[in-house]
Amino acid sequence: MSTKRTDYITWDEYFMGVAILSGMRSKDPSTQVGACIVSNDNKILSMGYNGLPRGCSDDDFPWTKEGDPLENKYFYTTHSELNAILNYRGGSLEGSKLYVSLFPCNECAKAIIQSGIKTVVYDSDKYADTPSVIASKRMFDSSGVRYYQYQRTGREIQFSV
Ligand SMILES: Nc1ccn([C@H]2C[C@H](O)[C@@H](COP(=O)(O)O)O2)c(=O)n1
Ligand SMILES: [Zn+2]
Repeated sequence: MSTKRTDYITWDEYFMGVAILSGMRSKDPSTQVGACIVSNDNKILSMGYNGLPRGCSDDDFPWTKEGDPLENKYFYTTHSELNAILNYRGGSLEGSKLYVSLFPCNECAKAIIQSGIKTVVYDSDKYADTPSVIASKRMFDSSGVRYYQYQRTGREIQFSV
């Protein structure tokens, strides 16, 4: 009888991998963010990435970071976490877990809290010093949303079969 594989990926590697893969769909030239929402029993409930709302063409709206607010991306992009929450079609997200490749902003933090997500696993925290992320952490701390950084394993994931 053969023994089972032991080098299979962990749940965290799996779900963060799915989140990062989802972010690869983003058209944002500077930052691609992906999110994956998971149930208590490790079932994927929803996914999302940062992009424009439905009906707003990727080719007609700006992707720049600077200049006139009406001519840069920030007023128009929906963040990956909000997209993952809004993409969910199954009812309640109460008690679920969010994997996201970048720490949530304050607006997404509010949506995360209100939707009942209880744990946030993030990869990058590159905007940790911004008021937005500081506010997110304050709200998470106050409302009992647990968050921790994904521990990279260094494992390379290959897609060949
Ligand atoms: N937690 C986050 C933070 C940001 N995003 C999106 C919003 C923009 O499309 C992009 C950030 O652009 P940058 O200012 O780094 O050029 O990432 C998100 O989806 N989730
Ligand atoms: Zn956000």
